[in-house]
Formats: sequence, structure tokens, C-alpha cells
Amino acid sequence: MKSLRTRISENILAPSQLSSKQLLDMLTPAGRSNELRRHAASVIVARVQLIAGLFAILVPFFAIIDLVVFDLATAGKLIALRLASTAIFAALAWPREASLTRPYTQALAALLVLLLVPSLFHLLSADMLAQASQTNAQKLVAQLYTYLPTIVLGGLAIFPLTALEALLFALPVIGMGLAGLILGGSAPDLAQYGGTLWFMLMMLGVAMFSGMSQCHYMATLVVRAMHDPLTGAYTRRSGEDALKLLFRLNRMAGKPLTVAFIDLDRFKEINDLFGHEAGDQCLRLLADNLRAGLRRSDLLIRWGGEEFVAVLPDTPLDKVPMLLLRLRQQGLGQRPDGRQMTASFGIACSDEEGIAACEALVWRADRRMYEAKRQGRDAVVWPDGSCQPLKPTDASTSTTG
Ligand SMILES: Nc1nc2c(ncn2[C@@H]2O[C@H](COP(=O)(O)OP(=O)(O)OP(=O)(O)O)[C@@H](O)[C@H]2O)c(=O)[nH]1
Repeated sequence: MKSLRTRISENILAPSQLSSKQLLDMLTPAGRSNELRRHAASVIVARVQLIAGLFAILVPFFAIIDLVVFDLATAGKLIALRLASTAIFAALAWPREASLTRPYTQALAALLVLLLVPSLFHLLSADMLAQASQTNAQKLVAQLYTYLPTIVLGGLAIFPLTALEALLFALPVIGMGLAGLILGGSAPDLAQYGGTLWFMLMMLGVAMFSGMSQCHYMATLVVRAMHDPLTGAYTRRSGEDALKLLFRLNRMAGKPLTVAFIDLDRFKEINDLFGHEAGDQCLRLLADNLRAGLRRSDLLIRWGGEEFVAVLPDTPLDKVPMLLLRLRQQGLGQRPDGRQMTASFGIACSDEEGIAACEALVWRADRRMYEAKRQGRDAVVWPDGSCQPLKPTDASTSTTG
């Protein structure tokens, strides 16, 4: 069983081992991180816009077939439906700014509209087409219209949806497909309904498999692109993007956002005395310990070599001492010589006078971190300029500074 799972994950889904968490992430979107949601939202919106744009151009052209095949009254009604569909497709294709707070919900809503338009077209035209179809050509075109919901289900395959999402999107489409058959006057026989339902379920299966595979592949790439491979912290680039977003969101909500600029003390000494590999190990340990002290909603960014930035959304200055206390209690990790690692901290808060952008926030925190270095390291410098030592009072955990 395990080797079958490994084979599927390595050869079909993506070239990586599949953990239980990753498997769950392909089945339901519940555990998805915000960064993954944002990325999935941008992929879904881009594809919805592309397909909707194509449909907005192609759908009116097929009016020619309606005019050639059907009588004028039927063709007129079909063309009216086409024009309404075209207007919706054009609106979906229109470029618009992604929602800052709920980009994923916005993307799923656009996708739902895209899927429902052809299915509704089928539903609304079914009765009319059944009555107007006398000749073979008319019956053929009417039959092609009944395939619309099935084609929509196949189209789901190009979106990075989890299995649950694909299923939920498919249910109304399948429902409308079957309702169209009833309205079209098909006798409720097993051959007609069973065959159509079977075909739809096959399409749904393909769409689910393709969506899950895309989800997994996307998650693998996003995690690799956004996180520093040594420490697992956000890279400078992805961290700056996330910080900008959080800064805007907190500003809009009138909440303070605090950043802590953290620089490991005397790190060069570790590299010089114990080698680069030991230095790397210390950086890993430091990042693990910093993360352990932060909340789930906080971000840890590797700003440069041994410099990190902790981003604390919705955090006023008076909450920062609690974080520092937690870090002090658990420690930042041991150096290869057995002594405790120490770091210098600079704190800045978006509430401060003259902070219009997050760049200014980080710059101030950076300056304060240098001031902490200047004042002897293993210390924190606050926005009011005061410098507080971080040293534990216990002499057994003495510092390097
Ligand atoms: N092992 C390792 N070393 C790194 C990495 N990135 C940067 N460094 C090293 O980090 C060291 C930083 O040295 P300095 O800027 O002098 O800082 P420091 O020795 O910590 O001194 P203070 O900051 O003043 O306490 C340099 O020797 C870099 O080569 C890395 O990814 N791995």
C-alpha cells in the first residue's frame, strides 16, 4: 500500500514524496496556508479570465449556426441567451484588482459564475430545443447543447482545486445537466440518464485528479520558492511581499504591526572557529527557536546572512516584552562551544510617528538593532531609544557579548 502511494506521488502527482499532510491538502483546502491560497487564487483568476475572454469572443459567433439550423423565433431566443452569456463572460474577463482580504473567495466566486453560465444556458434552452428539433440537423445541434454541462465538468480540470472543491463545484453542474434532460423531454430511462450521468462522473474524476495534482505541484513549488532552504524562514523577497500585504491589511483595520530586527551576535566567530557547517547548524537552530517563540500568525523572514526580521501583525509595543520573555526562557540555541547564542534586537511599530510604509518600519528596526550592537549586544533597543539587556539573570547561561 505504502509503495503504491509512493509510486503515485512520485510518478504521477509530482516528483516528491507525499506526506499525510500533503495528501490532506489535496483533498480539502482547510489547512492551506494564506500564501498558498493567494497563489491558488491568482492562478484561478488568471485562468477564469482567459477562458471567459475566449468565450466572450466565440459564443456570439455560434449564433450563425442557430440562424442556419433553427427557425427564426427559436434562433432569436438562443441568440438572446448567447448575448446574455457573452455579457457575463466579458464581465468575468475584465481585469480587476484582487481583493486584499479574501482573494481566494473572490477567485472561487468568479469560477462558479464561469461554470454556471453554460450549464444555465443548457437548462434554459432544453425545453425550447426539444420542441424546435424536427430535422436531423436540428436534433444534432440540440444534442450538442446537452453536452454543455459535461464539457464544463471537463473544463474544471484546468483549475488547481482540491478534491472537495471540485466535487462541490460539480454538483450544481451535474444537477443542471440532469434537469436539462428532464426539461428536454427525455424519457427517464436508464440508458439515457445512466449514460449521461456516467459520462459526467468520468469527467468529474478526471477533473478531480488533475486538480489535486496541480494543487500538490503548486504547493511544492510555492514552498520551495518562498522559503529559505537552510532555515525554512521566508526568503527576503517573499517576506517583503508578505510584509507589505500585512502592513496594508493592518493599516486598513487600524491595527498596529510591529517588526523586530534580529541579528545573531558574533556569528563570524562561529564560522571561523568551527567551520561553515557548524555556522549553518546554528542558523537553523536560531530560526527554529525564533519560530517556536512566535505565534502562528507571525512571520519570520531571513533578511540576510545572520539577520532575521520577525513580523508581528496586530501587535502593539506593549505585547513585545512577552515575546522577548518567551525567547529568553527557551533560549536561542547553543553555540558549538556550549555557550548560549545571543542576538541584538531592534523594535519598530507602525504606530510610530512618520511611518508611512513598511520600508520605513524595517529601516528603523534595523537602525535600532545596530544601536543594540553598539551598546554591547544581547540587548533590545525600543522606539523611545532605550536599550534593555536581554541577558538571563541566571549566570549559568552567560552570554558571549
Ligand atoms: N555559515 C554561514 N555563515 C554565513 C551565512 N550567511 C552569512 N554568513 C556569515 O555571517 C558572518 C557575519 O559576520 P558579521 O557581519 O561580522 O557579524 P557577526 O560576526 O555576527 O558580528 P556582530 O553582528 O557584530 O555581532 C560572515 O562571516 C558571513 O560569512 C550562511 O548562510 N551560513
